[in-house]
Amino acid sequence: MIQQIYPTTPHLYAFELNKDMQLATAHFIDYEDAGKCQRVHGHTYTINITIAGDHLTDTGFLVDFKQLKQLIHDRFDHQLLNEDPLFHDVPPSTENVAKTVYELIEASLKTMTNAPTCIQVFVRETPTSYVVYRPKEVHHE
Ligand SMILES: Nc1nc2c(c(=O)[nH]1)N=C([C@H](O)[C@H](O)COP(=O)(O)OP(=O)(O)OP(=O)(O)O)CN2
Ligand SMILES: [Zn+2]
Repeated sequence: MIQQIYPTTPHLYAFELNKDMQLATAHFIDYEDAGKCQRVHGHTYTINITIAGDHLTDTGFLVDFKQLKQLIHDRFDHQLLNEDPLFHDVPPSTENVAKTVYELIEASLKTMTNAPTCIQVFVRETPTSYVVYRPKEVHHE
């Protein structure tokens, strides 16, 4: 069970939803500066996704928790991140993992008529290292 206190970001939306998930993945950072991380190694990432909005779907959801898990977990769990086309042009650093998760989620949310939006993605790569990604502009209706 994931139970952790995450950083928060202020917003004016009526609803805020958070989805936690864990991903077992491998990666390597193909740059000399990355030191030991140049070698293939694994992490159990802890990811927290924050969605906000003012309107619910007919089912009473801001967005279905399952939709968020499927988008990210089904794609990356038990994969070598470097093999995913999304990490062919950028290294799978924690920063880029967080930004990529945001972009995948936001693209999916954009198709929803109740207009939820992703306002934060938290990615913990190791017990001592994590990144928070927040889009530069958060839009309100
Ligand atoms: N800014 C970033 N720095 C590093 C990243 C990264 O994604 N962004 N990644 C790595 C490595 O992939 C490594 O897996 C994680 O590094 P680190 O936190 O140093 O791991 P340790 O377990 O060795 O941490 P300790 O706190 O020293 O035990 C490196 N840097
Ligand atoms: Zn690593």
